[in-house]
Amino acid sequence: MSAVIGLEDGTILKGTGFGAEGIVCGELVFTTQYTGYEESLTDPSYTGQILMFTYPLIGNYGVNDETFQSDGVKAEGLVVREACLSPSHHLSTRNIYKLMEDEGKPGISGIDTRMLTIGTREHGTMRAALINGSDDGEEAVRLAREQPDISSLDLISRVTCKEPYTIESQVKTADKKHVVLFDLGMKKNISMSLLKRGVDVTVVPANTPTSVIEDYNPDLLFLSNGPGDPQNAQNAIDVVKDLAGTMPISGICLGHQVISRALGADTYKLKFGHRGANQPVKDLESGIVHITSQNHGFAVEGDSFDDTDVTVTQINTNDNTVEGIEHNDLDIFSVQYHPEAHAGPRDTEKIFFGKVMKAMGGRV
Ligand SMILES: NC(=O)CC[C@H](N)C(=O)O
Repeated sequence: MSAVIGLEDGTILKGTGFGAEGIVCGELVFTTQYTGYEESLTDPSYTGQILMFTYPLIGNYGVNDETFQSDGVKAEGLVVREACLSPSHHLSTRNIYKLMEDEGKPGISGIDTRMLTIGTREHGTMRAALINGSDDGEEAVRLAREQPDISSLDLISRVTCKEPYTIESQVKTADKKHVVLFDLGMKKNISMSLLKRGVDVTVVPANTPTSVIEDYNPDLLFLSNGPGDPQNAQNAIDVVKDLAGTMPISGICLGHQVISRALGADTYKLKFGHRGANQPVKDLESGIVHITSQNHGFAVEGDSFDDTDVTVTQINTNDNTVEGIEHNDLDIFSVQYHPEAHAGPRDTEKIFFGKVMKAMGGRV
């Protein structure tokens, strides 16, 4: 089937469509990881974005439903150079085409992803439209230009849970801890990382007020990853302001941006973001560089912590952007990268979640 992608700068690329027929719009973002297909496509942080893999051959192994990070594909669409149609994988009968078809999301292959990535790096992230079932490039450009900027979209309410729910850990521990997890568009492996350490987890919707969280009386408040501009997570920002100093608080990615804003920092949009499985993060105290999994388009303004009680503890060695912060007096710390991985390296998993356990007085 013919398909086309059009960008706001007028770029038009024609290719072969797969997955569902139809039109999707979103920011076109690229990831440099070359595995973790379904983990990325089901990551709710990709809501409002069309995902492009820079690696030229995608889908070499089949889709494993057990590694989904949410209940389905959340990226609006998929752009690849070449998709493998006959993956070799004993766990799966689905290839990447079938996944997109089952999930009702369109994809396009046969695209010069290198050219599109270079264009994105030079111009910055652009709005795009992907049409599967037509090669009308002018229409795709028109639709790309027509859509609002991602910062004006309320994406969190599309992916947060509707009602709170509690998952009890099956791991037996003498002194069970309880975390309230703000679901701003949570990747499943964040809750899994707590559950496997013997922690019970209550997941709450993004609009949950402070008083409800206080009633749970948790050992720690955790803020998840999620889509869009952190400025739009105003309720979570207010809750962190209210509860700072009353209980330990931690978070990942959007959660880190929310905590930073609550502690007085600004956030801004990166030119093209960090998305991949080999982003280098330096711990400023130890000097050690860890390789991390990342997916974000916004970042915390490091200078805005000057004259606050917050220290920037980790930076990205590619561009010196903020990767981790810690409050000097209170049990509040967060990271921009994904220590829970899925996809990507687990180098920081034990360090980060060990610190979360320690903050609760639990077994590390
Ligand atoms: N993975 C995330 O939580 C992403 C956070 C935010 N939406 C950003 O793009 O920066």
